[in-house]
Amino acid sequence: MSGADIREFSRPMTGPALVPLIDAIEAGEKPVVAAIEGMALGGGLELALGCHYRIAHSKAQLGLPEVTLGLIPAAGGTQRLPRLIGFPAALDMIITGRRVSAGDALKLGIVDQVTERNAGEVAVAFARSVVDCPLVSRRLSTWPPLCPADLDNILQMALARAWQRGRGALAPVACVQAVQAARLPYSQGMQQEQKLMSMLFASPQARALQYCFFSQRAVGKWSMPNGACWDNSTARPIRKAAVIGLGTMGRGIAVCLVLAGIPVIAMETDEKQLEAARRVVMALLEKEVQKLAVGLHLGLIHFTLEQRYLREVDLVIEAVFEDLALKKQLFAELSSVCHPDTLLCTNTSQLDVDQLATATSRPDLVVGMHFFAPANKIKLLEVVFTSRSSPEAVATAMQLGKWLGKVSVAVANCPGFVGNRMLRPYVEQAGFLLEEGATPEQVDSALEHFGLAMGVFRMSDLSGLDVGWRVRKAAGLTGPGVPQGQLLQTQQGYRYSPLADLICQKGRLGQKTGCGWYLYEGPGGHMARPDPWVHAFLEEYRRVHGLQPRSIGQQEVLERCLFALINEGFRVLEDRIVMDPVALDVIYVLGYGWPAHTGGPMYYAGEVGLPRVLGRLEYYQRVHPDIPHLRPSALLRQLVAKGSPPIHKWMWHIEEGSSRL
Ligand SMILES: CC/C=C\C=C\CC(=O)SCCNC(=O)CCNC(=O)[C@H](O)C(C)(C)COP(=O)(O)OP(=O)(O)OC[C@H]1O[C@@H](n2cnc3c(N)ncnc32)[C@H](O)[C@@H]1OP(=O)(O)O
Repeated sequence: MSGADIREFSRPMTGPALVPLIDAIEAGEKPVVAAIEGMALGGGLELALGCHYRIAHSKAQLGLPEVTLGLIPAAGGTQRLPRLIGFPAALDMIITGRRVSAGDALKLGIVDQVTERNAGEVAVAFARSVVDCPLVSRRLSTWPPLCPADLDNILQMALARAWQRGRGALAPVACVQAVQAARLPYSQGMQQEQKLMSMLFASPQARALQYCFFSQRAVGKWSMPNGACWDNSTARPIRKAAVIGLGTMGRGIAVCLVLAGIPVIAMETDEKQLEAARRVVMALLEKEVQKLAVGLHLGLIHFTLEQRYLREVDLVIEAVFEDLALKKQLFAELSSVCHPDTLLCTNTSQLDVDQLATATSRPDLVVGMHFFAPANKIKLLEVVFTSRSSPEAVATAMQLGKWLGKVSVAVANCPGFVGNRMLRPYVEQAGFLLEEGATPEQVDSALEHFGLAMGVFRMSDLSGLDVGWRVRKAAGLTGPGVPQGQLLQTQQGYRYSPLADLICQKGRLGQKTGCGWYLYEGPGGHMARPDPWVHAFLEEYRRVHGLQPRSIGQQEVLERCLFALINEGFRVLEDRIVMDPVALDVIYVLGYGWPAHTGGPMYYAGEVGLPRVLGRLEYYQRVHPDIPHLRPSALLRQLVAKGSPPIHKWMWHIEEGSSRL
């Protein structure tokens, strides 16, 4: 039982109320044994907690994921679970919404027995064995709360954790408040639970998080402009895969494949690099084995320098250096080395997948599989199809992503695909704001206050500033031979901030060099500290270019950065790079740390109001006519002219034939 029907939350609910039903079961005079197979989530687990005993199949999973939907467990879950397993463990499960295995549930004391057999049959036999036992001690609501001496401290720490992890989300904080009420008599605790639930139930955050839940499932029902889609295309089985290029991304991808039980050929061209990768990958895998307490066959991965092993694989993911010529050469070689049916995938984050496909003998079997760093942690995969990718190739990559535990989003090939394409105007605005008077920490603090996991400058430092520098050089925006030095620099006819290039020229490449936009403890450090050098550098830059710094408020930072990103999102839709705006929201929430409780950038735009987004973009465009990314997109204008329809109707307003494919 996966709990309440989430779709019902936005319409009038039918059926009996859950709380009195659970109370009645618990108060009953006959023993009731919950037999748990598969999932016992949300209301499902709350129902089980109202039973007198719980028997779970060893493969069952239990949890209270309401927090991920912007809610709290409000059918007594916040009152019964702490009574059963104590405050610390209950707080952890309720605030994170994480699922626990049957084995862990037994250790925690949530279930009374775990079985490998049919849980229903075992539960019936168990019920017979306890039929004469008094039930009075089995009713959790009557248990006194298990209050440890340091409960105040535990609750305070939980509250701090909820604020910090929630990044502005209300539900984790309400979870702590509801669990806190479990120290009161049950009926009073329940009143508090209901009060908090009523506050959350109709909240915009809950609506946004429930939208995220369905969006992450909706993108699995992908389609391409040629009519190929998830239910008319068949994925191929992947019995063995290869990863070529074992840098940071390649290593993470190899780990994902092994964890999913897929045998992997991990290939490098350099012995030293191969050995370094072997050490890191094996250490990561061993850590996962310990963490997940699973038996994993570490022999699933074979490290090699020899191409001949590639003959046996069904799919290759290349993750070599981001260099088009290098990748084209590799793809040409793969065409002759691999079996003619082998899918050739690239992990490029921005190079033209069409060009790579052209370099092979099988352009129909080439797709992008854009993983996000760290590849073994981030749940997002952009599957990039070209005009020649076969439905089977796309279906296989999408299916493989799901098998790896990712949410796969199908996107058409375009510069930067979706995520990085929308990121460009956002990063660009942040640079302009520095020129105009802001500091990196002011910009980051506004964005982090909004709920982003990391501000733009901290994120750039983490990814490495050289990544963007290389892209800008390849685009002819900077580098030797490109004229520099104009007042408020202009490149290719538009405003261009060279600040990031100048920082890179100083050897400040971010965390890896110990400094970038911030200062770190040393190379590889993570603690970002404001850097007086950067402040002095910015002041000098403004002085040289005659720029009068002004005070820039949080609202301007948010509007310029976020609305520029959203505006590009509308252009992505116009170009039909994706078939539905939900795809952009999923990509940003899962891949770029956008706060899920705002739904994602496009949903957020709808909540703010499209006329407001348009109005502010028009305003900033008037102030900065040399920044094309602030020019409102045609689709945004059109939607506003049509009365700002809801997000699921946006695509109806795009003219047929506007696809880039
Ligand atoms: C007074 C208040 C009383 C009671 C309140 C109770 C609160 C709750 O119970 S809130 C709900 C809590 N439950 C959850 O959050 C669970 C959500 N579901 C999941 O986590 C997963 O779906 C899963 C159950 C673990 C199964 O995962 P998987 O096998 O990967 O399949 P999916 O693609 O995720 O789902 C398949 C299909 O089912 C739809 N679905 C799943 N759960 C629900 C649900 N609780 N309500 C409505 N629909 C649900 C899901 O959307 C998929 O359908 P699509 O049509 O493909 O979207």
